[in-house]
Amino acid sequence: MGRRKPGFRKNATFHGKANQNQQNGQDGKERKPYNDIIRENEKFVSYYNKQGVCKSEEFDSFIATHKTDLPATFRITGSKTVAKKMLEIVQDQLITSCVKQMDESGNPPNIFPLPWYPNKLAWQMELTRKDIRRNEAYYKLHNFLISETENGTISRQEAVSMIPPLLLDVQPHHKILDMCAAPGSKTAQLLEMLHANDDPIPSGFVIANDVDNKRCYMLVHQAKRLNSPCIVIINHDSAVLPNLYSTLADGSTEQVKFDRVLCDVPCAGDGTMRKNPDIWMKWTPANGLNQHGIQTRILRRGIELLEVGGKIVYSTCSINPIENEAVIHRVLAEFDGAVELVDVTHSLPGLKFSPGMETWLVASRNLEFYSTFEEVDEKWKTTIRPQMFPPKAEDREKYHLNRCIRILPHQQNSGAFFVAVLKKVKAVNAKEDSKSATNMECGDDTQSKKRENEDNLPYNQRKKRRKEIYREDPFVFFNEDEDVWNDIKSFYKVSDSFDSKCLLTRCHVGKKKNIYLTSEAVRNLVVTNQPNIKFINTGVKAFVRCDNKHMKCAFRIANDGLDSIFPFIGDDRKVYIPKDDLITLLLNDNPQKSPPIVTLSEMVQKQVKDLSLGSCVLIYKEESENDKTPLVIHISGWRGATSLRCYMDKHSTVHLLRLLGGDISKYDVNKFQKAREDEDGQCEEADGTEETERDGTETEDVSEKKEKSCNEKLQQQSS
Ligand SMILES: C[S@@+](CC[C@H](N)C(=O)[O-])C[C@H]1O[C@@H](n2cnc3c(N)ncnc32)[C@H](O)[C@@H]1O
Repeated sequence: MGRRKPGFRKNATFHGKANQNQQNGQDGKERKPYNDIIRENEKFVSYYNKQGVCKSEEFDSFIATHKTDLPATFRITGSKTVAKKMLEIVQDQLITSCVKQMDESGNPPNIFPLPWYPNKLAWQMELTRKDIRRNEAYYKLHNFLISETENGTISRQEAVSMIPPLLLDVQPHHKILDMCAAPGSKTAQLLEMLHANDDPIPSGFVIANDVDNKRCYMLVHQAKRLNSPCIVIINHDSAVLPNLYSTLADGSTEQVKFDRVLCDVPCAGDGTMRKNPDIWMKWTPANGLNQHGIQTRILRRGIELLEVGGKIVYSTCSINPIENEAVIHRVLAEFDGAVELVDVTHSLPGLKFSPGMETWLVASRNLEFYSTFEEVDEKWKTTIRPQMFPPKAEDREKYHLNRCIRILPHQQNSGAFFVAVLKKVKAVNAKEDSKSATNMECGDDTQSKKRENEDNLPYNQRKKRRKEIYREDPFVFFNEDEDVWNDIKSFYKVSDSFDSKCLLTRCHVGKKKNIYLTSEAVRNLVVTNQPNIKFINTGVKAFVRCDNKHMKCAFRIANDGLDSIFPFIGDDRKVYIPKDDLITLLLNDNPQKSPPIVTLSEMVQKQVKDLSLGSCVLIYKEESENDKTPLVIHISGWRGATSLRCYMDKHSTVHLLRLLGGDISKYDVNKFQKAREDEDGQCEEADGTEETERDGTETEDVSEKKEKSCNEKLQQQSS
């Protein structure tokens, strides 16, 4: 029986629940149900008509598509071999079962790979999220999307939002900064690219930042699904992001400059109206004007933090040139040849888009259009700034603004999006550095202002203020002689090449609960910058306290960090397991009745015969055909006195059973049928997402609890 979500009325139907969520926003204010929103806004239509965002003969189609709901899309993630296997499952099982389902009711939906996404790893459906959620015919598809998303093997990401990371050309050794990262779908993509070579601990890292503390915990949740020791989550206003330093071998420090920066800035979001129809009701030209200042400051800071030769991607989900080309033009002019627009118009074959605009108008809130600042009415001069105007005709060639990419909804049935790639070709001088970190301009930048005011406070008050808003558990890395390490090292025969100083806990005193692993580069960053940077989270869970009196070590291996530590674990605690046995273990969901060893294959019995009680690693290796890289799965297992079992949360269990071709029917619940069968019509969620390990020994840090509660809210919003 699944958990009932808070606020879920006993007799509510699924439909009722959705309406309730939409009517009451996070702020508790009443919201219009999306169905009741009239998708009209005269100002919007005349503004973009006048701006000439597309050819005049396309304009009606642009507006008409923009008024419809967005089709659902997803991306297959994970290591190369798992992604390949998942692709087979999507092609061979998911599509067939879904299409078959619809054949019965007469209308099979089209499901197809996005032509511009490499290796068919991104898919679009002729269905909206709501269609999938509310239609019984799609319950299997919905269950698939929910459990594989939770497991981290697919990402339900909007198609256009997949573009910026693709254009960043990330390599596993890159130092990457994601300046405005929450909720983190692009961060996840960057991390996957960092791990593209299936290297257990790549040398590069991703720093994911967001100004909103609560949204940082959405990032924690995202990161957790990807199990990377190379991610750091921080909480700053990126327009004034402090410099970060790393410590060199001689003990000196140097400033970290990034190879890649993603600058996916806050924006008016009128490109997302298909997904967020409430924007129709509140759109005015002022929304874009208000964002221009903070967008420029964030991009400027990103360029400063970029290594010479490095690339920065600037993106928005806005159609407005004031938030797009105007920002790009402004920084190109300011940096005076130190950054250039990269021509990426041929980078994603199959993607339909319009080139960046080279000229535009600036409009006041009441739709008075101006082509130069000199024409602007005095009363608008605080919101309309000279830098918002396009380059003069004679300068256009210099900036190549047509190298930017604008995606409009009617071009390939997507959301609208803007993306530009900049390369830093020269160092920028220190004067510009300090200017941008302190310069305040017009615009809706309350966070920057708050932060600046804070920085002007006397030191003691500033410290007190920071303490009030920043309450994270400390990041305590292991010393050379960490008390618990000897036991762990000798129990798991950990190789001497493993650097235990990359392990950390989140408490200074008391019993260590969870032990996390970071890469060396991440450790260096956290240790060097801990006094100045608001670190929210880092590290992947490697060991968990289990205090079982029969085990000679107080910590068992956690699944999350297993792939990272696997190469360092000695052979003694590794058990190779054939497919049928693994399926038997996965199908057992009662830790009190784990499969007896005598019922497993002889191969397994032999291996565990002399294995002492406790945590072990189960290894499944697919028999490989035609030189294909075989699928290899590592699972945290437990050798009991007479039984063997694996630690696995529900979604990962379903995922693995799917990969192995096992029977998932007991998890593939038809929530509609279940609701009907329920005597009082009460419908409990069948797809509970809580990650409890099956023996109940899981322990949580405070930060994990925060993440969980934030994630529940996130799920309620997006469900
Ligand atoms: C467009 S969303 C980012 C979406 C994200 N990149 C993704 O793909 O999931 C913009 C984010 O910027 C954050 N933000 C707004 N102002 C910021 C600032 N000054 N510094 C850092 N983050 C900021 C918001 O909290 C929001 O999470």
